[in-house]
Amino acid sequence: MTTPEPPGPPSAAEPLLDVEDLAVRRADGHELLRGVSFALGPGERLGLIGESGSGKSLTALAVMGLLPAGMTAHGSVTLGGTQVVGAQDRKLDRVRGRAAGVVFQEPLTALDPLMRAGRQIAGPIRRRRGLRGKPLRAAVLDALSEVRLPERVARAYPHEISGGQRQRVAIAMALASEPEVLIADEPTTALDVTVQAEVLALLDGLVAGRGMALLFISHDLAVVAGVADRVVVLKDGSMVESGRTRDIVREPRHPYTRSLVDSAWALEGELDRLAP
Ligand SMILES: Nc1ncnc2c1ncn2[C@@H]1O[C@H](COP(=O)(O)OP(=O)(O)OP(=O)(O)O)[C@@H](O)[C@H]1O
Repeated sequence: MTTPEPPGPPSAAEPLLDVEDLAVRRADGHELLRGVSFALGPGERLGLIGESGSGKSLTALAVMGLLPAGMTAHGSVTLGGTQVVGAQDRKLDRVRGRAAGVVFQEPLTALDPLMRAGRQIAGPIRRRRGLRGKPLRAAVLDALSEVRLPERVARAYPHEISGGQRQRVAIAMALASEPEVLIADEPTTALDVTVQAEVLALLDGLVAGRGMALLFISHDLAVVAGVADRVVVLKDGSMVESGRTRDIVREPRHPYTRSLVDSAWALEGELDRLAP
């Protein structure tokens, strides 16, 4: 197996997120993730790709200090200047949201089923910008319009709106804290195929418009290639390859990456064949 070079930021600017030799262990000592290193500078877009169980979600959770109980992170994760590995929750509360926001695969993970969407978006806006009353209500409506949702969604409970609308609400919540880094963990995988492209385009536009850095996690190379400039390929909890998306798609070095590229091309060919 080749030892991949961690893709560093091209500029000398301090990275917003710096992951060095990250490992995640279960309580029994079993290592689920090892040797993961990458850095993300302002406005950069990095894709994390690998099949189910390769450790993508654990990487995202370790970055946010949100690993399930019993799991521990090792190595170093610096997010917004704070060392996340080993930090107390109280300290991380100040970093989460502001330094990095997360959009998960399943929007219901982020949403409270018993609270109207508007109130859920209002929470982080109030905390971040100190707004109250009328200005807060206006900011919530702005946030809804930014994710292309009608005003009436503010009064809806999560179960009263569609999966795509719920994910838009979750995106609005993540953006409400004005994070420098957005972590999107399979943000469109759970959605109806007809809305996947719409939500992806929305996310892409919002990240570009706000100049945010993006850590985009997906099992789908074609999707990652559309949004990320660099990729890290994970397999069985290890990094097998990393580099510029263009280079990796054109000339994959690791056999596993090659198989991902081949199957993406095969699907493309299949679609071409079926096209009228
Ligand atoms: N809460 C947990 N308890 C025990 N093992 C876990 C837990 N969460 C994940 N794992 C294990 O850690 C490994 C990496 O899982 P992870 O969820 O990060 O993979 P993934 O690449 O995100 O996959 P998927 O695309 O299916 O979400 C897998 O072997 C998984 O079984």
